[in-house]
Amino acid sequence: MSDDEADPELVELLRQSLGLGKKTGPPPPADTKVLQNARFIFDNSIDVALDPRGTKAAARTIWQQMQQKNYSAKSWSEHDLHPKSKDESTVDFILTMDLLNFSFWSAEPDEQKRFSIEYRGQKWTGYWSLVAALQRALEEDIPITSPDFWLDEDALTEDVLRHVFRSATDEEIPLLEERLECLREAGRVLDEKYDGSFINCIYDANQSAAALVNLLADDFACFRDEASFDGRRVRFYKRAQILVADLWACFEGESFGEFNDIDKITMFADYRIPQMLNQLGCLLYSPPLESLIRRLQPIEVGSKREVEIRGTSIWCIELIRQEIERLQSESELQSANSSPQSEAAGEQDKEKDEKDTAVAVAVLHNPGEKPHGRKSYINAILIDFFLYDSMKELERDGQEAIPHHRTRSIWY
Ligand SMILES: Nc1nc2c(c(CN[C@H]3C=C[C@H](O)[C@@H]3O)cn2[C@@H]2O[C@H](COP(=O)(O)O)[C@@H](O)[C@H]2O)c(=O)[nH]1
Repeated sequence: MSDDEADPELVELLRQSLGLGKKTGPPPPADTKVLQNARFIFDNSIDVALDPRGTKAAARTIWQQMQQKNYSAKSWSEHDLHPKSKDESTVDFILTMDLLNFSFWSAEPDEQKRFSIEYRGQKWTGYWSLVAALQRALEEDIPITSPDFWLDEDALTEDVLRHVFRSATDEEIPLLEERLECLREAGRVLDEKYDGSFINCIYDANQSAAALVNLLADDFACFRDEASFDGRRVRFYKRAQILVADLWACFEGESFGEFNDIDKITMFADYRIPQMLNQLGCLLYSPPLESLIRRLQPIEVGSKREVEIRGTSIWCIELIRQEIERLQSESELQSANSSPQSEAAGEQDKEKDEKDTAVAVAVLHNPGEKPHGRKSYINAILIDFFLYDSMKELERDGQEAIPHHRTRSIWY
């Protein structure tokens, strides 16, 4: 090396110290790690397994029924109790709802004595009791969706919250104190970091669903839904994910519900979907675990069996989603090839078929893209919502084949 040439190692050290040559540009896409953790749990589960044939068959049934019902993000707003206005008040409502969206099940054997909310002349239970209680409070001019109210210990006392959730029976809503603490904590974090408004969290996530989930889990302890499994930390983030999903569905992918990576949201690991997946013949419990569930025995939060139920359910919905993706592409390819034009395929028609095929293949490889002109756009969120609503119909008609598992926790 001649004298006037600089030593390359020295140059590299200098460049690194000056931060030169570092790849700038957009940050790497956010990821919640929930799906890969679910795969890890599924691969290492002992008491919970999946039946491949049952899962494949269920995927076809679910796909057909979702098409028949024209199931889409619009279905969210068609529920009587869900808020209808597409504005900030609905964003606040959804945040409040998903801060408290957990553990409604009652251990009371007599159905008539179980906690329920009377609203609009009906008795609501489960998730709908939460939505009814919030709607009723707003109609009574209690600002239950306002973070300032959550912070004000003189205005929002435990007794005021007890009044908001007053039951039509003698049984109180489960975990009332924990619900109050969720609101208090959210009020504090929003006040300290987001100028008192959840809208600023949505802006900070910059239209990334995964980034918003991670922001919620990082900044709000009551959304940090994680567990330890086989020596590893695993994430579920159920209420953080369903909050993003509720925004996306309510606003139909626009405005406060616009996310460019919504397909990174997984199924929400609650206590209803595992029950439905078992009823559909997808999710299998070991005999000891099934016996615990059928005898309504408590399954401890964070226990190996509880984590296996939650993780395997998430993975099962992913397999169902992949199978539905395959069925959709197959059906699009068939219709593209058997369309009337294809019989009299002239040059221009051949181009159209090639374009249709290209679209179908492209969607297959880019499921995250919003497929142009696809008849029914399906992702894990819509499959999950559909299964939850289907399970509630079965429960209403007394057709539950197995009880849901009993875990008392603020996570779901
Ligand atoms: N995975 C999943 N879990 C869901 C829901 C919903 C309601 N979502 C609405 C929004 C769109 C849909 O169309 C639904 O109409 C509540 N839950 C959870 O279930 C439990 C309540 O059960 P039960 O006590 O029986 O009501 C509790 O952990 C609650 O957090 C869902 O969709 N998916």
